[in-house]
Amino acid sequence: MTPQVLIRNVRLYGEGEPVDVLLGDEQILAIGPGLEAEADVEVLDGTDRVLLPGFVDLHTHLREPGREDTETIDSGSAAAARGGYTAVFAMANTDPVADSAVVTDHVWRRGQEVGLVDVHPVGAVTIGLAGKQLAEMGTMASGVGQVKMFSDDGKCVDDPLLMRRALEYSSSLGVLIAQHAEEPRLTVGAVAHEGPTAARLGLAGWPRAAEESIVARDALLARDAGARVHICHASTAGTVSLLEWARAQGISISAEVTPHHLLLDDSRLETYDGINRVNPPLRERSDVEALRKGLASGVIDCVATDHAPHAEQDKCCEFSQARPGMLGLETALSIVIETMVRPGLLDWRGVAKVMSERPAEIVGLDDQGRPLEVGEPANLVLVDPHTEWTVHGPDLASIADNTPYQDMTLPGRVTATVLRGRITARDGAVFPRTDGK
Ligand SMILES: NC(=O)N[C@@H](CC(=O)O)C(=O)O
Ligand SMILES: [Zn+2]
Ligand SMILES: [Zn+2]
Repeated sequence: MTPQVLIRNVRLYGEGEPVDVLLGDEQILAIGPGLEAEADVEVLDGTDRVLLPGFVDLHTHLREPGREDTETIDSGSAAAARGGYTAVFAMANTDPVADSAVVTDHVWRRGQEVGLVDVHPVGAVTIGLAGKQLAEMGTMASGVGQVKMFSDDGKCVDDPLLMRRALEYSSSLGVLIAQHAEEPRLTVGAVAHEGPTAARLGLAGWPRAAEESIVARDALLARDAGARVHICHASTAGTVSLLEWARAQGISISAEVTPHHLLLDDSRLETYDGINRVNPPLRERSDVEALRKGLASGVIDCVATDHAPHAEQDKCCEFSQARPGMLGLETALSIVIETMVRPGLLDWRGVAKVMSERPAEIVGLDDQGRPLEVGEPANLVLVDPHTEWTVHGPDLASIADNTPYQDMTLPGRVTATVLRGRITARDGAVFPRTDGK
């Protein structure tokens, strides 16, 4: 039996008077002042801390199977727990690709063995991410891994007919299609945002239209199929406008933004450091501002990390040769505080919404992103909003070190993460399952 956990003197959503929160039987057992607990209870001091529902990441790359030299389900789960996550969705662009239940079931089972976070497998939309033939979505959805989201992320499902069919199937299966919106004919050789900076630096440009044309197209396909579509890593002001337009038409479309697109812009590319290479590319300040506003107003539904570990030899090379992608799980909360909470664009309720409630809703997880109420599942994160920390890549739990925030001092940190009543991370230490289940 998991021992009870008592969180003392904590403010729920950072609001109201501090209370005690007692956890047991995987649930919230009681909320109130001066609670009593069993003798072997684990106590977490919640003084000056904020209690939120555990974070849900709709977009994580864990590299298992295939590139275990950069991340494994084990190491990625540790990064997730330390970042305050209680559920993550592991993208399908592994090797082999997660286009069959053999792979998706493995990812789910391995995540449960580690026990630090629920690792939900994302299934590929097309076989081998090749964009030619639909994968067997139904088999993956009904397997042990119960795949709820499908994506060819890393690649766009660019064939409109195939995308249309995928959307049609997805609505009958009740699953989510997440699109990496990139018209590949517009990004041949592209490594940086197409604009004055790339022109000056002599880097091949990735136009905003490469993303926006697919967002517009998929909104129309979703409309006609009566299906819903989710847009991965929205990166431009135009995407925000298109989302607003599509919503106004009653189209079922949702979207995420990454922490790095909320903070960084293409002025970072001056150094030609491959650490800043990412898909979609870092855009201009005006895009960053539009993404922040879009997230604050709800036009963009949620934050997703696009945590993308890469080996040093694949990052520390010529800019155009560097693999695209950045670590994100352990720094996401701090970047959201820096870009959204500090400027007054979101309060803690808003953080709960964009990092937990909306992502759980979008993908249909009924045990995550729940209200902090008695009887609800004890999937929680305790946040210290007052501290600051300096990011040091090698200290992160990921095997790879490719954080773009190296040496930056960031606000706020996770004190503890709780998954079904069990503490998975506390003050930077993680506690994998030891019960051998
Ligand atoms: N974001 C990235 O730059 N890279 C991702 C793929 C992706 O999300 O498109 C990766 O798998 O490394
Ligand atoms: Zn992508
Ligand atoms: Zn991705």
